[in-house]
Amino acid sequence: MPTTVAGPYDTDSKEYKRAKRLHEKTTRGRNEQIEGDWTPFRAAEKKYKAKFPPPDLSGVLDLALLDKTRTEEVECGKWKGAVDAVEYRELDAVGVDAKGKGKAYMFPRVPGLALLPSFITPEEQRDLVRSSLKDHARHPNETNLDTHYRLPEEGLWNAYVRSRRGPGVADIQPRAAPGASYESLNNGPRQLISNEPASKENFVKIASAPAVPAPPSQNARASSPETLIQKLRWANIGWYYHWGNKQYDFTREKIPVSEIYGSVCKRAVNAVPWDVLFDTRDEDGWGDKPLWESWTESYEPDAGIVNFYQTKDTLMAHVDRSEICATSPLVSISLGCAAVFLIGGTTRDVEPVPILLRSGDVVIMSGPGCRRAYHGVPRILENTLPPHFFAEQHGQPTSPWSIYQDYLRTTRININVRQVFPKGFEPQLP
Ligand SMILES: O=C(O)CCC(=O)C(=O)O
Ligand SMILES: [Fe+2]
Repeated sequence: MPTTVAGPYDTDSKEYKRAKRLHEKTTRGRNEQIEGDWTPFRAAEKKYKAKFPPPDLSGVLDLALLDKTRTEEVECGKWKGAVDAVEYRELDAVGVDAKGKGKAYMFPRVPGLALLPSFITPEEQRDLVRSSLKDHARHPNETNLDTHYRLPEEGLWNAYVRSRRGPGVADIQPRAAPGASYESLNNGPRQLISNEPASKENFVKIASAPAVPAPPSQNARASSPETLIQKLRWANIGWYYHWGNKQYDFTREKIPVSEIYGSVCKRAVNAVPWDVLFDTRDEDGWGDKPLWESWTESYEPDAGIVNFYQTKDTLMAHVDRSEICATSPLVSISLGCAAVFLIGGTTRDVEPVPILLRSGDVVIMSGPGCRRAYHGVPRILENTLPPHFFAEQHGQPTSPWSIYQDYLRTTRININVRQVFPKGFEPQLP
C-alpha cells in the first residue's frame, strides 16, 4: 500500500514547511514580472506550477471524483480537483467492453477534445508501463539520452534493473570526445520553438531540409544506469522526429508502432461517438469534408512520443503541428502520477481548460480546432501514484514489479500517439 502522506495543504507537515523554506530562499530579492503581462495561458501555467503555496485545484476538472471505484486512488494523493470546474457533456462510449469504463466526455469550450476517464484497466496500465520502459525506451527507438550517451544495447531500463539486482553493471559512457566544444546537456524539458505547420504541399521541402544531428554534450560524465534513468525524458515512436528542425525526418526509416500502443489507440478512437461530438461540424471548421466519418477505417497511428516526467518537470504550452494529417486523432495516455493538463485555443490568449489527468485516462485531440490548440502540462502532482501500482497489492512485495513501483512513485508516463500520413500513403522522398 502507498504510505500515508500529508496533504499538500497540511501546514504542519514537513513537506509544507520544506516547500515554504525553499520558496522563501529562491524568491528572495526576485523582481517578479507583473501578472498583467501574462497571457491567460501563461497565467494558468504559473498558477499550477507554483510549489508554494500549493495551488488551489478547485478550478481543475477531476472526473475521477464521479467514479466510486476510484475513491482510494483519489484519497491516497490528497490532491483533488472538482467535478463542476469546467462545462462538459457526458456521452456513452461506443462498444466499450466491460473492462474499460464506458463514458466519454466532450467540452463545448474545446470542440474536438474527448476525455475517456479510466479507459485503461489497471492491468493494462501495468503492461503499458512495462513495455514503455523495458521494450520501447531503447534502440532502435531514440531517447533524449542517446545524443549524449552510448546507451547499452539491452536498453537503459534493463541495465538499471540488473544494477539493482547486484554489482558488476558498468557505468554508461558519454559520447563527447574530451576537448570537444561545449553544448548544454539536453536532459531538461523539451525545447519548444515555433515551426511551420506540415502539409501535403510542403512535406517534400521539409524532408529535404538537412537534419543535422544535435552535438553530444561535453558536460556528460560516465554515469550509473540509476542516475541516468532519472534523466530519461522521452522516447520516439514511429517516424523519427527531429527536435532541432521541429519536423519529422522522413529520410530515416519509420519504425512500426508497437502493437500494444496501436491497439489501445484504435480502441479509444473507435469508442468515441464522433457524430455526437462533431454535431456542429460547420462551426468546427471541417468545411464540407467531415473526415471523422471514416476514422474507424482510416485512423492508423504512425508516430509519437513517450514522455517520462519526474514530479518537478513541466511541459510548456505548445501546438503539435508537424503531422500532415492535421485533423486525425492524437491519442494521449496517462500512466503513473497524476497531472494538471491545460488546453486552450489557437493562441495563448485563450483561457485554457484545466483538467486533472490520472493514470488510465485517455485524452483525444482531434479536428481542425483542437489539433491546433495550445496545450501543456504545468504540474505533475506529487504522491498520486494509485494503489494498483503497489506490488503488495498483487501479493508479491519483492516481485520484479517493485522496481517499476519505485520508479513510478515520482513519475508520470504519457504515451502520445499521432498520425502523420493518411493510411496507405507512401511518401515519395527526394
Ligand atoms: O503529457 C501530456 O499529457 C501531453 C504531452 C504532449 O502534449 C506532447 O507530447 O506533445
Ligand atoms: Fe502536445
